[in-house]
Amino acid sequence: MTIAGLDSGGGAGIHADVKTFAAMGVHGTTALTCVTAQNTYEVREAQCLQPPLVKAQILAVWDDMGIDAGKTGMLGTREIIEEVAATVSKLGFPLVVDPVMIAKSGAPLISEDAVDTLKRRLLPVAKVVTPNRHEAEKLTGIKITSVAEARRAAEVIHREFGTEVVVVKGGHLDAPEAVDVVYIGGTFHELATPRLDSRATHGTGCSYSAAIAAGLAKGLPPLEAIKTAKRFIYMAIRYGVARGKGHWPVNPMAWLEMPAERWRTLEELREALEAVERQAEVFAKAIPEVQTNIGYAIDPRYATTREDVAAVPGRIVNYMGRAKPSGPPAFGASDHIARKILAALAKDPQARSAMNIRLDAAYIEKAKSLGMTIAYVDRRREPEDVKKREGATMQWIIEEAYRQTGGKTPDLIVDWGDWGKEPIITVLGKTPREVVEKVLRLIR
Ligand SMILES: Cc1ncc(COP(=O)(O)O)c(N)n1
Repeated sequence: MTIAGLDSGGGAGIHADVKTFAAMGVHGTTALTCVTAQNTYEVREAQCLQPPLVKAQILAVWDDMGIDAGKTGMLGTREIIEEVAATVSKLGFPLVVDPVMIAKSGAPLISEDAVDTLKRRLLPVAKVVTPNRHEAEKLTGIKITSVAEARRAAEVIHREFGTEVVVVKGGHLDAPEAVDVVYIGGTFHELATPRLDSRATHGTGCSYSAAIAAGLAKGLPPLEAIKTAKRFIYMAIRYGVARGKGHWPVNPMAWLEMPAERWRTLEELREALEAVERQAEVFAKAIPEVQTNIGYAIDPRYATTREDVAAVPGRIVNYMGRAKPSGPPAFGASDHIARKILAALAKDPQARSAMNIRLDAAYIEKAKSLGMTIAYVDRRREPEDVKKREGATMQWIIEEAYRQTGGKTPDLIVDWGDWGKEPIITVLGKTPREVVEKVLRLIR
């Protein structure tokens, strides 16, 4: 059960919690505390329910189906906190407290006088508490700028307020990794993920604490529930919902969707490579000195880095007159193709696949006769500052091509090369199957 507020923007609060419960495979129930008129950049209004109504929601669920675990989010008022603390301590289910105090957009979500009630009444009945850096500072008075200070704060929260497990989250610390400090049974654990430079952070704390509660509901030991929740929230931020003018919502469904999406992407690319191997002698003719690769990006709503583009590690080589992929496709396997596809996706979300082949005048003539759209890029016109920037050339080539076509995805980009840069044709398409078919039509 989530005991939390409603965010009309659907990014945080009970929306985030119920989505998280669903994604984690547990049945979610809710006790609403407050309604906020909110979006990704501001809280316009907030109104909280009377404490007896909050209690009644908890009991209605308890009496019927029981509550395996709970979490709290926005509690709004001192009176609601007191009611929730009393009810939870009577019922005795494991509770995760996300001590939300202010929204990402800066609005207070709890009255000033309520922080003390949260410390004295709610934290003692909580099994897990998940403060971020600012909340941990507010709870302890300790200034947190390092993992060592986060540890100290975690221990102080346990000692002073009696919460069994304390997770001081590292997302707000300035470090290359987001390190969460977990204090449990007198020992510390550090859970790290790479820091994400993401705009999709609205609802992070809500989803994280809901994921821990889901793990507890399934009977996982707290540390295991927290470890899973950490991976869960990493995915939810990484593949966030690109909506709104402010902090975009996290995407709890990523946990379910991404493994399937990535698998589908690899599978489609694998099938296209099989088509290449069936015509291995024909394709061999189109392999340039730098060899060939073909890439395919995951759903463009989620594709942001080269890790989101699958390609052939070691490329497709000409082996005794036959085109041969060096191995099965993998994510992050190509720099060049990935950069080109990501740049193309920024112009056209349909342009998810690309393949590079040898530049042959005959291919260009064939493409013209087939009525394909062709863009011609002259690398000698590449600006000096682009040349200097690591990896910027691929993006420049793509942007130059789209400039010529007026935003339409070209079937072919002809890159005339430069001193020491082999001329190359890049074939673009929606899927690797389509790209492979286009290439076949050019060379056969
Ligand atoms: C109803 C409600 N609950 C919680 C949050 C905190 O989420 P965030 O810190 O991401 O804004 C919020 N903004 N609104």
